[in-house]
Amino acid sequence: MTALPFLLSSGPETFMASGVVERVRFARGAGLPAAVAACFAGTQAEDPHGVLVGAIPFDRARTLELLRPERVTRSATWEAAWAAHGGSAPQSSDDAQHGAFVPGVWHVVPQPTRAQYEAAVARATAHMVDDAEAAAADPLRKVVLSRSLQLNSTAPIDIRRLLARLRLDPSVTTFATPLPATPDGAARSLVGATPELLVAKSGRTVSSHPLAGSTRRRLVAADDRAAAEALLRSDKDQREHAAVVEAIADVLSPYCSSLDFARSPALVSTATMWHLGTRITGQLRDDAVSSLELLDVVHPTPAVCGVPQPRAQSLITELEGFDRDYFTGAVGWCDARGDGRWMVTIRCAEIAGTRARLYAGAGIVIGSDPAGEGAETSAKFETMLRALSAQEVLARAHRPVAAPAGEPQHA
Ligand SMILES: C=C(O[C@H]1C=CC=C(C(=O)O)[C@@H]1O)C(=O)O
Repeated sequence: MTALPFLLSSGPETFMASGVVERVRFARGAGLPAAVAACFAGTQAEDPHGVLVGAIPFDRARTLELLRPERVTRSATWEAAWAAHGGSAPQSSDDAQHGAFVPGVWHVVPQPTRAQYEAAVARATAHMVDDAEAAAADPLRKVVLSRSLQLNSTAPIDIRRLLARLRLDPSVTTFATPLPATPDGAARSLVGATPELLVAKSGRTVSSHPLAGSTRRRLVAADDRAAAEALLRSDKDQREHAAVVEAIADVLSPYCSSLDFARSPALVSTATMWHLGTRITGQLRDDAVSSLELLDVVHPTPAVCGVPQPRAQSLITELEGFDRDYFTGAVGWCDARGDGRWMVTIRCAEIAGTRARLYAGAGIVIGSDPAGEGAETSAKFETMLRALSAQEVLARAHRPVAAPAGEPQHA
């Protein structure tokens, strides 16, 4: 196996696809179900031609571009998956054999700087307070603001080793997918370890497991538990979370004869973060509905955009100042039966040669503290930074080495 395969790996299953038969494009919206049906016409879910895989960008205005792979496998183990595609499975123990992950140093450019990010959070909350005070008809209730770190290494990034490290956390889904090449023609991949299920469909059952409301894990067990309990009691985080569950339930209910979810969220943990999460499960009225159609209607949820969506979207464009591209989109697969699984593309990086672009965001509501949201995004960066052996990037606070002129460098 030479090219990087498509990979979606969680505890029970490693879904892998390799080779490209063709690239398939769909415009979002009303015409999508018919286009998907036409694309799968005459194929069987069991044969690789009956499967599409890939990632979709955050921006709803962009077309969906997916791959029809040559070979698709669903394996019970990591090792079996790689073997089925003619390769050996990368292991974290490879580190002992091959030495340092990146020989040399990382060079980092934050975009925006953490200080600029915190100023944007303050502006977003000011908009919400203004709306509330003016009793606006459709007030801005939530917006998710993110920031990015552009890392450059002195050697090419070994994506196989990166994947082996990311999957050490059993609570996440490790993923990798090829992306369209960069403008200068370099091969590009999206690699990450996401904890969030956007939507899955299996037969008549649809499910989603949104996360919103977060705090970083603590080293000392008692502190960690206290942080989790404080998150569960936090009014700000509960509001942040409720907006997401409400929106997903609203969108899925017309498709469902029944839809179940708990009225209050549960704690969900990864190696680096605590989150509030709610599992939503429904029975579809029509089991022929495609997971791509469900993805199209549900994305972007307020876990990545906001409420009301159009206002949140334009505030994101105004305040973030960079293109999210595939960050806060989705990665997954769909077969000829419509079954499929789509995860939210967070805790991820776009990798091209020696470059890694990392992203992290946080939900902002009235009561959000800019410094707290800045710290939350720093904590979220840690998943990828640790796997890249680049943790020191966060420790280089205020070192003006690689920051834009005049800006303190504070990751
Ligand atoms: C946008 C991100 O997180 C979203 C998903 C989970 C929790 C979130 C939060 O607590 O703000 C965000 O809505 C990210 O991790 O980069």
